[in-house]
Amino acid sequence: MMEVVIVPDAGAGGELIAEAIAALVARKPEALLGVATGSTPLPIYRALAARVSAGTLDVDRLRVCQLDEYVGLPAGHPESYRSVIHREVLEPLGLGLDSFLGPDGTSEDIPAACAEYDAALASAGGVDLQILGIGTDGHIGFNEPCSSLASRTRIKTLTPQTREDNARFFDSLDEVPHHVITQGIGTILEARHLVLLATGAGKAEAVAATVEGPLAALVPASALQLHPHATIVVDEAAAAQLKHSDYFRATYAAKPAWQGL
Ligand SMILES: N[C@@H]1[C@@H](O)[C@H](O)[C@@H](COP(=O)(O)O)O[C@@H]1O
Repeated sequence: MMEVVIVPDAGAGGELIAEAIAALVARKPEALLGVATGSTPLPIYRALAARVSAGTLDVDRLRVCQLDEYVGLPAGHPESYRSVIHREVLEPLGLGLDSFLGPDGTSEDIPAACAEYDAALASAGGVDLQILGIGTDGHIGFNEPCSSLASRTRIKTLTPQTREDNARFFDSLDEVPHHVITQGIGTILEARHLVLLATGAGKAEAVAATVEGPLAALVPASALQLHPHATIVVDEAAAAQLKHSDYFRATYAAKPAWQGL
């Protein structure tokens, strides 16, 4: 089922998801962890890094893979998602590029790079746990509204809203690429466990549409309704428009601890 967990704040969400990743690594040290970029998942990466520094988590065999990427940024651009993941995830966890899988956004042949990435994920054994954020318009990865719910990794064009949302990472709006490579919704749904973190009032509408709205390509994150093991972790502000929040709180409060997320 789609489980909704309401946490007091972003830090608590980060700790909870880090705990689930630690439990995964304990039972499968060579797990493949799918990571998302953006501001929201940073508390997860900080919580993981703190465990590694404290010596309570060993991620030496963990593998990390990328959800999406800009097309056309020069190799090594600090805002390419490959660079961001290197900076925010791999380095703090003490992992090298040999632990990393991602599509090549600088390729001359983008369709081939997309197909190669889908094949690489499959031959790596598939994603064990995929961290997701959500766009204000309900996108996951860079699957913008009206993306096919069966889509594979492919090139997409960003909406003006997403380019504006992401302009804060660039010197100006003009520098935000128009095109991206993203795991398709069908690709994302193949991960064994999907964990979406959403924080802040700006995500409340998208979260309500994802959890309580109809399954619809217009709200790509609503595809999580199709997944047998999807967890939505939200802070109070992002949960504000959920009609069934009392039920979600009661269900989680009564959950046996051994089940984890
Ligand atoms: N491609 C990323 C998404 O993977 C991310 O979920 C979204 C939300 O970002 P933030 O968490 O910064 O709000 O931004 C980008 O569009």
